[in-house]
Amino acid sequence: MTRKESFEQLRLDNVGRRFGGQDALQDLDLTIRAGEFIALLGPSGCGKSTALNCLAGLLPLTSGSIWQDDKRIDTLPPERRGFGMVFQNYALFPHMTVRSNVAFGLQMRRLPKAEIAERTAAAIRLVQLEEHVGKLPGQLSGGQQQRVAIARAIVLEPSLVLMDEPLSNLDAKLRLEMRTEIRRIHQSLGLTTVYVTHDQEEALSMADRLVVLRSGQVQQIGTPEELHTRPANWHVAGFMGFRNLLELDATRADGGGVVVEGHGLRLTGAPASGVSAGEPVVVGVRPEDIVVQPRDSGAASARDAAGNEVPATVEVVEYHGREFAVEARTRSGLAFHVKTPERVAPGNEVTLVIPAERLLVFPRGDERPPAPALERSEPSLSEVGST
Ligand SMILES: Nc1ncnc2c1ncn2[C@@H]1O[C@H](COP(=O)(O)OP(=O)(O)OP(=O)(O)O)[C@@H](O)[C@H]1O
Repeated sequence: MTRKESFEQLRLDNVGRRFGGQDALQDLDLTIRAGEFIALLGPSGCGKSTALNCLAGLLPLTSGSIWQDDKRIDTLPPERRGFGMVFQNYALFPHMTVRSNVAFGLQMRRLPKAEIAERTAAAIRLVQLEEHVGKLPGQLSGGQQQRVAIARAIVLEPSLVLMDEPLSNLDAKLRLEMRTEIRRIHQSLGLTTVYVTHDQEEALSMADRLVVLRSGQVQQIGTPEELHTRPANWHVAGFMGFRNLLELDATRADGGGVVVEGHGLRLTGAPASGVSAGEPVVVGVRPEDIVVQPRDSGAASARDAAGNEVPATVEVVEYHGREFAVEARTRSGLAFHVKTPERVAPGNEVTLVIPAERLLVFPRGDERPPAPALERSEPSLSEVGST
């Protein structure tokens, strides 16, 4: 099986979609090169499926255009775009065998019987379902059903494969397996794939480039490495594993770095664009970038001189195999999430060391990150009384 070499690039030009007065997707500019694996990533309701459905032709655009090389395609109905689609609910025909489900699209095209048989067998081989060709979907596991859905899409040799959260109905282990599987099929057939997910790990591990959306607007487009190391704003950082997002004030900002203060802390961060002294900022730190040191252990001399030291008390410790997920709280009440190989216990007094170059500072903007945990999260009396 080979992919039909039917375009060099697909261009979304200022694509937008409104529902009533609400923008579900705004000004999406994206050029997809043949052979690329693109992930559309973002929280629920950010416009991922809307973007995919616009591309598929299931939703008309309210602004912009879509181009396949020099041909405008957003005016074409879905069936004339030649794209394959795989959705989370598979939508297999329950009364038809695996083989018939996969062959269905080819039969609709009235291809010669021998060609249908050959292409169907090749697609089933590719998704490794040869042993199950005679079974009905109800006799298959979730992962096997998802493979049938993939085979059914790729048997038509689509120029572009669109996938909308295809793994969300599967259990964690199967999801991991299918990630590898989808990436393998993408590579071996030289497919061009657009893949919608809200799972950053899935997106980072599968895609060549990611498009991060929020409230219908593109936040950043880049390779997994670019997004991981240089998130464009704190919303993207939050999605890329910067679980500690603290609202502080910048008191110094220049080429040498940024100093931020608040909640009894004074921290130094990497130089940041768009940040000025005197402005509210959001500071992002990954749990795995924080080093935990027992207080007064004598380890101070070994400390990184550029490290920010934050005294805190360990509150929660979860064992995660090789490391511990720790929640530690400062005297001013800020909670830090930390991942560490250090064995600590609730009640331990520790120093959290945050390397300055791992502390990213972003302009706060109009919105605020989720409030820092200043109090323990027990309900107040008034909340208890009102339930
Ligand atoms: N048919 C519709 N009519 C009205 N509003 C819609 C319609 N479809 C989507 N929306 C709205 O558009 C916005 C984007 O929805 P969309 O389904 O694209 O989000 P999503 O990122 O795919 O979310 P999820 O991950 O939950 O599927 C949401 O606010 C949603 O409520």
